Amino acid sequence: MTDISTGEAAAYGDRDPDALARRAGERANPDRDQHFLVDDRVLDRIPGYLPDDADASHPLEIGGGAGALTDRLLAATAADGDDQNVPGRLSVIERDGTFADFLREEFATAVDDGRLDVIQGDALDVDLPPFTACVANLPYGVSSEIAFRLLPEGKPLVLMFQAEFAERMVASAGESEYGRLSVSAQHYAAVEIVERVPKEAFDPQPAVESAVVRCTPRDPEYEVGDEALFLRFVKALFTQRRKTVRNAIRNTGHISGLDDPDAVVEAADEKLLGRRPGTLEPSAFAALAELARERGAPTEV
Ligand SMILES: C[S@@+](CC[C@H](N)C(=O)[O-])C[C@H]1O[C@@H](n2cnc3c(N)ncnc32)[C@H](O)[C@@H]1O
Repeated sequence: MTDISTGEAAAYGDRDPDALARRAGERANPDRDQHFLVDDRVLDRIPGYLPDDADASHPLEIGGGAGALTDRLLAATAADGDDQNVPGRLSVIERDGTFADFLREEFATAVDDGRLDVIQGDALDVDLPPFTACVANLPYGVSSEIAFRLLPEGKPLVLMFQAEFAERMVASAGESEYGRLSVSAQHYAAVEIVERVPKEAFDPQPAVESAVVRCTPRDPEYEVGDEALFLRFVKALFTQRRKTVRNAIRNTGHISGLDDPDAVVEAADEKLLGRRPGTLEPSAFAALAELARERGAPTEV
């Protein structure tokens, strides 16, 4: 039987988001990137967006808030890796001390059982705990920084973003949303929007629509000898997206870190040089970045 006052005995996955927020005793504050999910149907679906073969034995949640998604993740956290009799474990990072304390109280049984670990801190600074996948309704003010902290870890991710950001992540060459974000994210993972979420699903409502993105780690279809140079090169070229690739390479040596951008232009395929950065497939950026590595004498940046 559920104890309505604390929710402590409620089965995981059943907690009412509005009741959680009331028990937490503090209202979500949009100035602190706090927009809590209050639509049960969305909350129930999110853990199921992990890829079928994902190891769900130790998910990480970033920004637990009042725990509506934490509750669903505790319900969904699979038996631990090799030993199917050992329940899985969830780690949550939450910056706000009031909500971090509340999560420990609300889910005290899971904490005592060693199934839940609440880390109070800034997700951009804290050491990440070991995790097998990450599922989170991210704080939008730092969603890009958090995503690019997680993507190189090579784990499946299911993350809520502002819809416009999500569209840029998944865009393909030639589309208007295609840019540095698309190439950089798709360098690490296959990226897809799995659900669009209206403002009404949150309290307080954010200014814009949201979308849930699934990132399934995989190797890219190209090889790069210097990943940092590749990512800098992509960043540099997209600062000049209306120029030809030829001019973009020449104008951005200070960003890509090339001593001799002209040497790259001289060695590159004429057809590529005449195109605009927004039409180049990731593999074409990789081919140019390889030339840059060989001919452009990259300096330390
Ligand atoms: C969009 S809310 C999501 C809350 C809850 N998971 C939900 O879905 O209702 C984002 C949460 O991230 C927390 N947060 C904001 N910035 C953070 C940061 N830099 N590191 C960790 N948590 C942060 C906020 O306090 C808030 O609880």
